[in-house]
Amino acid sequence: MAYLTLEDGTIFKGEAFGAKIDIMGEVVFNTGMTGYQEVLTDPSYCGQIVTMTYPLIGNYGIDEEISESAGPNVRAFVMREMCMQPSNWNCKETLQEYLEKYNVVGLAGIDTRELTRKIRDKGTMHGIITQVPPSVHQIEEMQAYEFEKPVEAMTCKEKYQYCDGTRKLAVLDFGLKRNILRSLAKRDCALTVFPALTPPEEILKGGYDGLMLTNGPGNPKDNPQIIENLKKLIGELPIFGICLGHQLVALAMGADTEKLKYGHRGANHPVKDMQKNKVYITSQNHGYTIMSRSLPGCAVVSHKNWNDQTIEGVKYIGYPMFTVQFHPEAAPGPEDTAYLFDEYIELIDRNRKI
Ligand SMILES: NC(=O)CC[C@H](N)C(=O)O
Repeated sequence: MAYLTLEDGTIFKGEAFGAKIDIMGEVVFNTGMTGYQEVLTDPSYCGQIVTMTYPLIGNYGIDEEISESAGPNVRAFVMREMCMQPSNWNCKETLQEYLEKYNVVGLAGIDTRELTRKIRDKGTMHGIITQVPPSVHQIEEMQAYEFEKPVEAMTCKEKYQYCDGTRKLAVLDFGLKRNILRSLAKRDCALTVFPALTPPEEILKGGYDGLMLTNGPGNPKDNPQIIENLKKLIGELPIFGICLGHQLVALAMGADTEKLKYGHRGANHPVKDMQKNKVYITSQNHGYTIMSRSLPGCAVVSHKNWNDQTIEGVKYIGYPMFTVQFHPEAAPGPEDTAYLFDEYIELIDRNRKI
């Protein structure tokens, strides 16, 4: 038995598996029906207690080869039912074995519908998972919980070469999902991945054809140095930003961001491409968004969330640069918007000819 206690005092009782330790984090929910392994290993979930709304998790097991990073990054994984006997030709181990191996807390047997409704009504809340009911001191600590510098925790420690190709790209790693690298590698790119705080001069002297800005965890405004660095890189080479990359570009361009009530996390979020006048189903994982009135005059909203009309993509007129809030690299989720990687390659090639 283990307990999930929310900031508002609600207590859920469930079955502990994986690491049997006490942990706290921000409680969020993900509506994907599959893709739990990609969710577990997405670095943008660093410091969060992730609840899956789909009722059965673990049914096709784990194969580390398809992970989005070196291991799980969630603080804890919460679900209705955890499958003990996965069935899949590719299954190398069970979800339980995987979480035990990486010392991550699992909690099953939770009424995830009730938990999700609570978060939807009250907004994202902090929570604590304890093996016995939490003490007053633990609850107070949880209320003040803050995961500091998550980008620094998730970025690579040193620069590395990922693959070879004819277009030379620099990737600024804010806590990247590997499918961003795979998506560019497939399109004939040589990728050099840089730590998040790399001085802009080092990137500029490398003679790259483009700069990819990745996803990453936490509040975008907690990265003042990166925002300053981006100001020196914007306009110098073609930029494509995804999720945190999209938010940081907006901040560097003078716009503002705010926290959404309960975020967008799942593999089934409708987004409208305003130019194509077409709605795509996208993969998403974000808690923050760009405030539309704060955008500079050169910014055009290229994509909108078709559930709540929030900004999902921006093009900057006069700059070789566009960014999206959702995940065109999918993993997990539909590949409807992979065309954005093709558009980025076209932008790079056009820029190379000039
Ligand atoms: N996946 C991401 O890059 C998320 C960006 C940011 N951490 C947010 O929650 O909004």
